[in-house]
Amino acid sequence: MKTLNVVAAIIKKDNQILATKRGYGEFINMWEFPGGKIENNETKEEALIREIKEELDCTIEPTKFALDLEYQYPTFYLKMSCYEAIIKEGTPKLLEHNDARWLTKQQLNEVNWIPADLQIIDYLKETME
Ligand SMILES: Nc1nc2c([nH]c(=O)n2[C@H]2C[C@H](O)[C@@H](COP(=O)(O)OP(=O)(O)OP(=O)(O)O)O2)c(=O)[nH]1
Repeated sequence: MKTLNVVAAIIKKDNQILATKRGYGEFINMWEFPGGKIENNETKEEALIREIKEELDCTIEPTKFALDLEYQYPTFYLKMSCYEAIIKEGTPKLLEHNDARWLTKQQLNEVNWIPADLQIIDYLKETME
């Protein structure tokens, strides 16, 4: 079974986090944290900055390591490192997603998360104001 090494950004602004809705593929119309697969010869932070530029056309700064999670999907094993981040330049544009929402702690349950991301939601319920 293949293992995917992925990074995800918990982009924060004014006590809200940015959730994005997948526009294609196996998890279409489920909500996630923007990010993607780490490529050879890049650090996790570099992968995160590159993916957010590709997906949302803005530049982020990772500010804090949040959590590592693992999840067994039917066809692959996911290892995902999650970082809190802020937007340094630009405003998010949906180049690959079909929707986005800024969610408060109280709104975290309002969207249908990709299964593995419930571990991130637990982390946010403990850490968000
Ligand atoms: N980006 C992202 N991927 C997630 C999350 N939760 C989760 O289970 N995944 C899974 C779904 C995907 O199978 C995998 C990430 O792949 P991806 O499709 O985003 O990566 P990518 O942009 O490098 O890939 P590609 O579409 O260019 O093939 O991780 C999440 O919060 N964000």
